[in-house]
Amino acid sequence: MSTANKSQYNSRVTPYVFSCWILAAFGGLMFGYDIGISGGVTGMDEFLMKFFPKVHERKLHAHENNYCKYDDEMLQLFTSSLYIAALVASFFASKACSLFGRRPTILMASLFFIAGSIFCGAANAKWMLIFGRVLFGIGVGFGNEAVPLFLSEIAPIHHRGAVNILFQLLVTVGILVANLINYGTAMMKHGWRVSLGLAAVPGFILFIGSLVITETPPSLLEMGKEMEARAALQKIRGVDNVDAEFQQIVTGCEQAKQVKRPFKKLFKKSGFPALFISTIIQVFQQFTGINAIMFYAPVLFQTLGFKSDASLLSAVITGLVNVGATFVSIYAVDKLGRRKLLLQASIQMFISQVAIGAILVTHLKATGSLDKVLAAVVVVLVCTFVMSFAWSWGPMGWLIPSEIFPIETRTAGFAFAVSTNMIFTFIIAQAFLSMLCHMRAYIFFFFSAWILVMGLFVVFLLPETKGVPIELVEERVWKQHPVWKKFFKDDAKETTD
Ligand SMILES: OC[C@H]1O[C@](O)(CO)[C@@H](O)[C@@H]1O
Repeated sequence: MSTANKSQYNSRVTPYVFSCWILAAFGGLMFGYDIGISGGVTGMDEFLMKFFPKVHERKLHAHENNYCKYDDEMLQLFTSSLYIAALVASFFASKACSLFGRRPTILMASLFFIAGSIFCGAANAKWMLIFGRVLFGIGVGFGNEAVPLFLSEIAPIHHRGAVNILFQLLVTVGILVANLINYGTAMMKHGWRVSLGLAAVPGFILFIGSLVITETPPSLLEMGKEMEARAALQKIRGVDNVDAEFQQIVTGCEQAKQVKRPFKKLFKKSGFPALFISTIIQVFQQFTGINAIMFYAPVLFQTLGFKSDASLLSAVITGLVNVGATFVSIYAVDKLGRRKLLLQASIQMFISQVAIGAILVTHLKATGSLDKVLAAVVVVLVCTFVMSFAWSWGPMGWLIPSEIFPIETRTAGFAFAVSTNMIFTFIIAQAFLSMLCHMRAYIFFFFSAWILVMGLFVVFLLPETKGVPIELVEERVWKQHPVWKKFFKDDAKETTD
């Protein structure tokens, strides 16, 4: 079936499949909500006074050392404990995805998430707060593993990029909603409880979703349920004749069944290209510096001398830009391809970061403020940065790893992508406030140097996967690439275990 192309695959987007996409993508909203909520909450006085009185004290008296007022390890742990938990959980989630399927894994994610929001919203002690964040984290680990795989596996081939990006779209919506909620609760008594507790809402929607959505055909085949797999494919494609596509998936799964230890296979020579690309793309996604802005936008804008309210508002503006630009990606990814978007964005991100760094280094006053016009220019530059991230490295970080592994190593390989995202999100979350304190505005030059490296990576090492059926990626992508084809030379000699 090496000649499979899109015309061989019958498919219509049925209302049922559309609802499956949207419901599953709520896993992204849960993740985004968490990312967005902690920055605002950590700026709220009542929250700081209750759990981090020393930081509150410093915040009240900060002037000169503005860059350092939020530099506190426990406060950073509040944000970053979630990512450590998610990192560990993603490997369990990979097992759960293979053994029980994508759907039950999504269900588990929602339950952890609801439990986490109860603990955080009701927290009376620091341990409850951190424990709640850990539960959230387990939910995120399960959701981030299962949802992108789910989306890629039920998407019609010629819309795969767009469908997969629904996950990242809802991540961005989650961040925005969280920012808006923080904006509303900032002045409220117990506002922080409302902000943290409301996370239960997307968790609950995902819970309902996981009862409604179908299991994916590859996952059903992986569990040996051939009849159900065909029926599921017919249901999601909305046509009876799904023979060509079904045969393709069956062939992929038969090969997979011969592989008893996917993690071992992943570390063989021929497993390296996909493992490398999906890991590095997540490292790079985080080294764009996006989360320095996403987590700490209100804190960052306050540091630049905006008042509390204005800072939250600026964070809402960047949140809106983030959502809007992700739509651009949905529209363009299956037309322009992955590489073009990543390259264009690397250039735009580089210019934005260098310009922000230059303005801050040369014009930030000793009091930690900027004059009005320059402050507005910085907000605009932050927006051009966020915008280009949102149509490139943001969604591609999930899309590319979900489509470059063969089925036998897909869940295991994807777990590496998820956990890498978590480790590096953690590193940035944990380190950013200290880095900001020590490197000051030079931090923007640090990130822009990374962006330069990323551009070169795309030019030389990243293959295009637009329009290639997942089952044919090895033949059509890896074995044709000038660098990566060398890893498939001794293919025949490799055993299948
Ligand atoms: O939209 C920005 C968000 O997207 C992610 O990179 C996930 O893909 C997050 O780490 C970040 O906060």
